[in-house]
Amino acid sequence: MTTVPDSATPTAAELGLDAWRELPAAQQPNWPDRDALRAVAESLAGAPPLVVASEVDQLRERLGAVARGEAFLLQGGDCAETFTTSSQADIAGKVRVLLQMAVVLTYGASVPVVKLGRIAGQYAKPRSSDLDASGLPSYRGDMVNDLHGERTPDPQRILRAYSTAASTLNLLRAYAGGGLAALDRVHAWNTAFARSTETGYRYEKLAAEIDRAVRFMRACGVHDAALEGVELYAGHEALILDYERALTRIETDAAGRAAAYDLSGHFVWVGERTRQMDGAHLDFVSRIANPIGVKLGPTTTPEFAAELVERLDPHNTPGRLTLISRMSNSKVRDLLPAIVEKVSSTGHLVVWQCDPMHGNTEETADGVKTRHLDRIIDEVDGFFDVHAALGTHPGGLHVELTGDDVTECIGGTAELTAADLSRRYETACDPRLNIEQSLELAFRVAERLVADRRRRENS
Ligand SMILES: O=C[C@H](O)[C@H](O)COP(=O)(O)O
Ligand SMILES: C=C(OP(=O)(O)O)C(=O)O
Repeated sequence: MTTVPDSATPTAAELGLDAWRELPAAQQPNWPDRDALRAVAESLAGAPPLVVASEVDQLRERLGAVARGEAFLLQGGDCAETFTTSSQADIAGKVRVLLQMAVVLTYGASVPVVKLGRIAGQYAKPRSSDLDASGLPSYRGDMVNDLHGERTPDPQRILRAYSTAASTLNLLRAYAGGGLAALDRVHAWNTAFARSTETGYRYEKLAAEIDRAVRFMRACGVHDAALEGVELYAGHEALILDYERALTRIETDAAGRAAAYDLSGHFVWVGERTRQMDGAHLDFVSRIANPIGVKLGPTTTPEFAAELVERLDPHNTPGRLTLISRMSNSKVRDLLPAIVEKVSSTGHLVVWQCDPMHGNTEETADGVKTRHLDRIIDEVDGFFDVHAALGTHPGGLHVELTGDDVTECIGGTAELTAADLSRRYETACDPRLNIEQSLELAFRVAERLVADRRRRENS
């Protein structure tokens, strides 16, 4: 139970919640008006948090099961959420595709799935360059500047990010708790577009089996809450530290321990471009009680990963830390084994999650960013190969996707090519999987989970 802090509760200063301010912070916007930024942060600090500490603790427990190999983590959503694409239809579309993928994994591989959106906070983006191709300051996410307009960072946008996150979470909770997420709606999650595709048809067959099973259970008098709704959590990259800090609260957990919680979301992660050991981002997340993630790209050394684990998970709490590898399909089999071995030798139990998107971005001859589904699937396969060889648990998947029929990634059963990209290329930053590609990936992962389990049982 979360209680209001009493006089024995440590202060923010004692918890070092502002220590990051003295450290180098990569990828922070160059806010022209620091007073306006301070005023925004103060107003957020007095506003209600977006989630509550008990939910955060519950997610940490669920991720503990993933770390122990008892469950699988599915994380997905937009590359960059925008204010204009946060409508009811957009949110419902993302929730539906996540639920579809989760059902494919749960039913196909008989594994409990922890469902986590890249949602209700994914409004800030790290960029490779300060300027874009046209020489303008780069778009850094709707929390910072405007993709189609003013590129000067405006702190008022942080307030709009907060209110968009609040309305997104409101709908998410409503969908998760009833109606849309009930298991007898499995057919309804499949849109008309998806139904017309080869993978959507495969999903329909699976949905029909689930439907029969659910009707059978109901006829037997089973009325379990798990049939009526789902637990759906929200996460985003903790990039703009002024936002994250302003939504951090000191709370007391069920055991009576006081701790700082970043209540902008249930789960936050530190990205590949901001994971400097002596930098502001790792310092900040080291001081909050949320389950946290860190992206690990191909420059990660095993020593760095081991140091990270000791620093971010000092009490060896399964579920506290998720290591998200994003190596590229060509490097994952070479680079990941030494990292997994070194981390395992520390005795800490982390969640190993594969982000097969960010190492596999390529440009077409016309300079359009895309990703090929074959490379995405191959990185996931490589991730499973590494964990199968080492006897560790391939804990999860982290993908950029949308509930729409976009044409941003190429490949898949629809055999999208570079020529198809202009048809419906809508992302504000990186290319996302469309519904059919997302489902195809889920079926592949379910098959792989089953195959690996059989191999283990027979060995
Ligand atoms: O989503 C991740 C990053 O923000 C993105 O890959 C950076 O893209 P850029 O290289 O175009 O800046
Ligand atoms: C920027 C991202 O990824 P990475 O830090 O791995 O590049 C992201 O996930 O949005």
